[in-house]
Amino acid sequence: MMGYQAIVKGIRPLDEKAVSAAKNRMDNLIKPIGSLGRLEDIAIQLAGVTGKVKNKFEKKCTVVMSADNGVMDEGVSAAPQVVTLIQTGNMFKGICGINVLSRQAGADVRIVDIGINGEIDCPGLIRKKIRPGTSNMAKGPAMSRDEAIQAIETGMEVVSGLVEEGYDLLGTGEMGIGNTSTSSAVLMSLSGCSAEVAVGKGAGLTEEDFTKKKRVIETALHVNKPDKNDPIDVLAKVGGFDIAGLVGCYLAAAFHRVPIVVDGFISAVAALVAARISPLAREYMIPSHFSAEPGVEYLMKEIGLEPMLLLKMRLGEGTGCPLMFHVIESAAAVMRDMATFEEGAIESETLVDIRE
Ligand SMILES: O=C(O)c1ccc[n+]([C@@H]2O[C@H](COP(=O)([O-])O)[C@@H](O)[C@H]2O)c1
Ligand SMILES: Cc1cc2nc[nH]c2cc1C
Repeated sequence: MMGYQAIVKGIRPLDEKAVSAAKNRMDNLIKPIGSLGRLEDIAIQLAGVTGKVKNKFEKKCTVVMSADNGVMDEGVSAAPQVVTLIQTGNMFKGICGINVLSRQAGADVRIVDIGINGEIDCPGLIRKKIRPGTSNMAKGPAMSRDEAIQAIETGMEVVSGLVEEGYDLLGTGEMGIGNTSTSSAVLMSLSGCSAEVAVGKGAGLTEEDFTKKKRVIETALHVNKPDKNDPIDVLAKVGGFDIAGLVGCYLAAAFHRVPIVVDGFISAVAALVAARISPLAREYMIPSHFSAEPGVEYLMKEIGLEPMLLLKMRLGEGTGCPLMFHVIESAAAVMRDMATFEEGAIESETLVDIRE
């Protein structure tokens, strides 16, 4: 298994030759230039990721990192901690949002126990528990630096295994009650933004508990003083095993040159950490929906990604990914199957005006 350093050092930029060939083909397809909007950008990005102008994705999968968060001791979520365990079990029954939307997209789901507080016996569960939940970040570091690296390497190992199995389009998801608190703490540490900008109601909170949640997160930052220039320090002190695992997924996907879709707030915080570790990793990420968690707007700007689907979703689990798989496959089909003016039946002189 390749370690953290080898994967981070092995990430290369997009294939510029494939990008420029893809741009050229896109501008020659029988349509006004730019008229397919962001489908065009996706198709061109895919070329840069895979090194091929024409892409077809045969095996798609969303990785769900499940873990518990010690900060739940502070009462930061409306849901009890045991929902992480129960809902992870439900994913094996095929009844959750991520299962239904993945079936609809012809995609698979892989679930990783990277730190659930409890045991479930489900065949197919990837058992990589680092510890049954992090420590309470309001009292001290959520995890050690070694544990943070171990969690990142777990994500790397899972993605490397999926690539070996032939998966060519990936998504990131999570299940972890309390993880909007850790996500906001990581965002505030890395960007310097305030709790007013970064903190939302997560799975749902009363106004009173919402005010308390913001104070708890500010306390966690005050107690731990994470170093904003050291993303692993931030992850270890105020992150979660789920976020760290997803960081590893993004880095390994970039290393293996496989496109990887970003889901909602938590998944996007992991994307920010991965981009801080390796700015090149960002080029391999495809945003999906605009989560209803308020901090996501600032967060996405910070990463430099613009979500495409405005659906007011805030479920997590990776649910934006299978939705985005449909769009990505459509973008790839446009590049593959639309005719160019040279190939098509339309005389190029007839359309010369609208192409300019
Ligand atoms: O992905 C999102 O944007 C998102 C926004 C709000 C909540 N969630 C999900 O809800 C859980 C975290 O909410 P909370 O309030 O317990 O921090 C966790 O399991 C996430 O998958 C997810
Ligand atoms: C029921 C439920 C399902 C979830 N899926 C992701 N986060 C969740 C939180 C709750 C409460």
